[in-house]
Amino acid sequence: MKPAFNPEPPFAHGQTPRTAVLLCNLGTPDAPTVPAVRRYLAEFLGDHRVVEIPRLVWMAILHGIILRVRPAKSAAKYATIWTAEGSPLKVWTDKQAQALQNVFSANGEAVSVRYAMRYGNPSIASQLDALKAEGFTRILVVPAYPQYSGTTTASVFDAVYHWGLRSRVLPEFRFINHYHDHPAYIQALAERVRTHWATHGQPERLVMSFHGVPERTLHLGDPYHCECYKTARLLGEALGLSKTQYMVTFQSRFGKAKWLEPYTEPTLIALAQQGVKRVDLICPGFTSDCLETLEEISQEAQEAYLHAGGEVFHYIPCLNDSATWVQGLYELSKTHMGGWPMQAPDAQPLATSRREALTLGAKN
Ligand SMILES: C=CC1=C(C)c2cc3[nH]c(cc4nc(cc5[nH]c(cc1n2)c(C)c5CCC(=O)O)C(CCC(=O)O)=C4C)c(C)c3C=C
Ligand SMILES: [Fe+2]
Ligand SMILES: [Fe+2]
Repeated sequence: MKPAFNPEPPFAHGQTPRTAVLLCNLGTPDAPTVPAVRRYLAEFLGDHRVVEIPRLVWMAILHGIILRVRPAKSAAKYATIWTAEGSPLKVWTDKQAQALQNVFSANGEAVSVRYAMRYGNPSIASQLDALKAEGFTRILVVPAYPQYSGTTTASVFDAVYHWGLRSRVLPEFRFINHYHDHPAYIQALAERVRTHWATHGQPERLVMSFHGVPERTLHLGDPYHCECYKTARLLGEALGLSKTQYMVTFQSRFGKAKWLEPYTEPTLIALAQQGVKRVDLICPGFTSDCLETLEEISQEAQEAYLHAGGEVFHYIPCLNDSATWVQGLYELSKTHMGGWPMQAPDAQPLATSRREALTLGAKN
């Protein structure tokens, strides 16, 4: 029996290549409410890349305990940072994508930029469906994480591969693994700090706080820890700092296991107790401000430092949509698109029937 002709849109044969960049961030709840946060956490914490303990045990703990308790606590935190436009993580990611789009357009390059979230909305699958329906045949996946971690970067890739499982005609994908030492990223960070210091002067200590991961992942070969230290060293060098003027810490510990140390908040308290009166803190691993920077650092950690005797604490915002960072994203994308044509594609109809497909195919 002949298979039915049921082409997926678009029918790729003879199709003019069209290129897109998909900027993928972690994701955030749709609203700062308990049900929305529960939905988000269920998807996020249900990912085996994020919590690597045996499935059945973890599912029992997650659904039996964590999703009953944590959503209310987290929703209250989200409420303190929520803006009129929505969750900061999503607002900044959206702005980054729009700004990057503007750079491609200003250069006359026919590249479309979209963003997607690994957990929550818009999902990676929904954005890939849309790109495919619009005829995009080349997609560069850019995770919002400069440092590679199995818990984040690999999970974004998983979502793309998973989407591919249900498609016959796949676009040509490229993936950026990491850019923790890319000069444009380091320069954008350095500029962020210098701009802050131009107004406020220099602190006694610059703390570079990265999101933590379980220490076990380091022993299992995850390069995240090393990449954080390399970013910190390069940023310190770019700023002309000696090794005593900055330090690396890890924040956002989850659960009881040992995570990467030193932990951010206890370090800030120790610094205050040692008589360090002014600390500036930057979170180089987060490209967009979010709950972890705006609430955990700018509110909670600051309060802990001041309470322990510190006098001045400045949180230096993330790269967000700073012009230097958007230019950096452009350079990074271009490098990874090497060989892909950048000219505007000819308008070419997509086949919607077998007859049309054969006609188009014959022309090419
Ligand atoms: C449970 C384990 C977690 C791992 C491992 C983890 C790694 C990790 N996360 C980020 C970036 C972000 N995490 C954010 C929030 C967040 N992270 C965890 C847990 C783990 N993260 C939780 C449960 C939450 C949700 C908030 C809460 O309930 O505490 C965010 C902010 C999201 C937002 O909506 O603003 C980011 C960004 C990285 C980079 C990383 C590993 C390197
Ligand atoms: Fe996290
Ligand atoms: Fe947190």
